[in-house]
Amino acid sequence: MMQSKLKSVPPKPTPGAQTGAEKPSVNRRPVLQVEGVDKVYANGTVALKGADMTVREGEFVSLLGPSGCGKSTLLRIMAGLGDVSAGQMRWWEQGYDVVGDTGRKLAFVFQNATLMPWARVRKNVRLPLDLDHSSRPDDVEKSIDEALSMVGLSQFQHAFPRELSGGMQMRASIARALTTQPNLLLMDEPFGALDEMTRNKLNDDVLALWQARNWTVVFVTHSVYEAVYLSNRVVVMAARPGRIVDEITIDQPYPRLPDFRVSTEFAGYCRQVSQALERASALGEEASI
Ligand SMILES: Nc1ncnc2c1ncn2[C@@H]1O[C@H](COP(=O)(O)OP(=O)(O)OP(=O)(O)O)[C@@H](O)[C@H]1O
Repeated sequence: MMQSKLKSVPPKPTPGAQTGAEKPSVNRRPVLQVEGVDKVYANGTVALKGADMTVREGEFVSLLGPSGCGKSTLLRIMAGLGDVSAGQMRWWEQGYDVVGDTGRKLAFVFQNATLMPWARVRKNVRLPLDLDHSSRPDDVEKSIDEALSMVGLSQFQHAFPRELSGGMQMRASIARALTTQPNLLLMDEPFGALDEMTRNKLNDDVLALWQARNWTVVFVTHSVYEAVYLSNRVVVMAARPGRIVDEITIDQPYPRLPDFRVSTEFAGYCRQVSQALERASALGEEASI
């Protein structure tokens, strides 16, 4: 397997940029507003009940909870990929149909890299732009070059997915999301299938990109450690019905370098989030008795 890494991005944001690292989040503009959202699937499963949350510009928010508590359902609704059964979802304080007109963009990174196996990395990465048709050919090539460079895959652009390690396939998947130059990045457990070392490295790289690009990120994970390491806030969900039951602010400065993982502050937040997760899991089990 070939090895590579995301391009090293200076952790300092550009002058004037407001990132989750710097500005109290309450002062920032809402990017996502989930207001009393229920989601009932056609088979009667109540995947979400009364979900309420706001994600503000530049925040890094994780969704954490036991299997089946509706994390992916909520993320898909945030992506405009599914209707709500009740309540409403707003993007940049507007309806989904208006978002395109404002020039703001969201991108979704799935749990699996979902690359086309018969296509080389470059062709996989250009897929959103080919589907979009609105960019000029020169701009398309420039966006692809930039995205590949950002994730450190420029020299592997002519490789097929099977020639890449799992971590590199996820990098290609992230590059594909970046070609549209999103303001909002929705990531559904992107590193769950990777070994711990690769996951830690990708966590660092995504954080560096987040700070440098001034993204807003919502990140689904099963890992308490990953959630604490990455996030400004961890939103904890319970199952049956899927709902938001807790929220923990990780009040630690960025950049969060690997030393943070072995600090007492990190251990304290992990304990706090683990306890919240245990309470949430117990709520789901009570409901199923
Ligand atoms: N298309 C669907 N049709 C019917 N039920 C569904 C559908 N998608 C999800 N569900 C159900 O909705 C509930 C929430 O599922 P969801 O995948 O959102 O949870 P999750 O927290 O992301 O789970 P996991 O952590 O295991 O990925 C589960 O009971 C699941 O079985």
